[in-house]
Amino acid sequence: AQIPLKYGASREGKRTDAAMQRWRENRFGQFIHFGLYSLAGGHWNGKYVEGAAEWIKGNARISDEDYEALTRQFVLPEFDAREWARIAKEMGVKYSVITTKHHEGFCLWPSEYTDYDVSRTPFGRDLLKEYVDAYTQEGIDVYFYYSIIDWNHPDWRSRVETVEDSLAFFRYCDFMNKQITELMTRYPEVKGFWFDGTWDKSVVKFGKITWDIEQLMHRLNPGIICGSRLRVDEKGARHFDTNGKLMGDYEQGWERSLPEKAPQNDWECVMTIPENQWGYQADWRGHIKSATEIIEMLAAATSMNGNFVLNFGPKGDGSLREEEKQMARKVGKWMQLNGEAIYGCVQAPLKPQKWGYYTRHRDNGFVYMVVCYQPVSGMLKVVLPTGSVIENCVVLGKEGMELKPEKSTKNEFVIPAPEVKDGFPYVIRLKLKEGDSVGNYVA
Ligand SMILES: C[C@@H]1N[C@@H](c2cn(-c3ccccc3)nn2)[C@H](O)[C@@H]1O
Repeated sequence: AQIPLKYGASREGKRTDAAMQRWRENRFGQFIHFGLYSLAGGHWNGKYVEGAAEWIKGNARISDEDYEALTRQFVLPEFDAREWARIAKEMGVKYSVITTKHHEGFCLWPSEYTDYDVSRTPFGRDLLKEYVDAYTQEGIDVYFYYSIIDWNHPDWRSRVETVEDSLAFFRYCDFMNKQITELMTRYPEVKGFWFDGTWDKSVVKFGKITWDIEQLMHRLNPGIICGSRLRVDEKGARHFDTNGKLMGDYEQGWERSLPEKAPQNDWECVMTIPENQWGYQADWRGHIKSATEIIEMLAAATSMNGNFVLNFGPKGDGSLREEEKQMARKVGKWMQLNGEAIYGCVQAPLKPQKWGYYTRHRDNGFVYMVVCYQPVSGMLKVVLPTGSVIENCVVLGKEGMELKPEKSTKNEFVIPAPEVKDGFPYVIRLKLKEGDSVGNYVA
């Protein structure tokens, strides 16, 4: 039974406005984690530090003053936002999310409400403005990551137990509201916010502060897009309110993981190239995902109506690391040829098969087969709605080479698999005879 909530979901069901539709059609995004932690590069006193590099302050037990000294090393001789934007464009992303302020509390813009920001560094420039302008120029939408946790701010509290704690915590909330207002007014191009660090007891205890932030953002820009990770209701429920309703515009809980099957709501997965490094770690260890693995995840996400955001952690001198430039080149090459199976695509209501992922373009009527797992049999099985006919079947990038599907049983077809030479997935585009019920066929 539904209980009355004052600070639960402020809206129900999927958004149908143009701004959200654009978010959906973008499908492929980039995350940028950049801050003082980038200067440390996951090392301290010449030693490798275990754990996520953007958490090095805690992982290496660095004192406030030793950490703050990093501001004097924030020179960024190699920083060029236009180079970052060019590489993002080359990779084929349609949106980018940047850490305006991570848990460390250091701000990439000259904030009026703190001096723990770029203005206190030798670099001194408004990095955020240069990023927004460069990405906007490349036609890439910009989103702001903002951490509620703030290890630097004297009034941040991870828990509120005393009266003093609550006075401080509400001063901090006032600071946050001022910074969010500042971000939305100084950089009106921003399309949405990516909040993080909302798991602590202080936020869970005072869920209303997250309702207030949502209300503030909608007053300043009604089309603003914000995921579910911001929100806590008055009972402490996160992402989904106590009545099970999604709070926010999409499920924002898919961090370094993909759902098994398509969630009902809009959703987004954010992914690292190593196992768990967001900020720059000079020495990547463990499994480093290949471009092929990233493309598989992107196709999987699209096939389940979700967005996929790949993280880059620029180096402390402001340049991008070689591995990430390589990744952008390889993924971008694939997107050049196969992007029509991703951009503007949604789940195809067909029975999933073992060779990979189906996607369907929202209005060009094509069904795409993103083949990631090449069958030893050399045969790709396709099960279509009864009575369907495959009118045309080509490999993207080899449109001239038509494949001949063979009917196997009543509505099953087998398509001879083309040879895989380059170690990347390939895409088969199916044109089904007009009027087939693929549109609403339930697998
Ligand atoms: C998007 C990613 N979210 C941040 C994060 C994740 N976590 C975390 C905290 C507790 C359990 C699991 C993950 N803490 N910080 C990471 O630092 C990065 O910014």
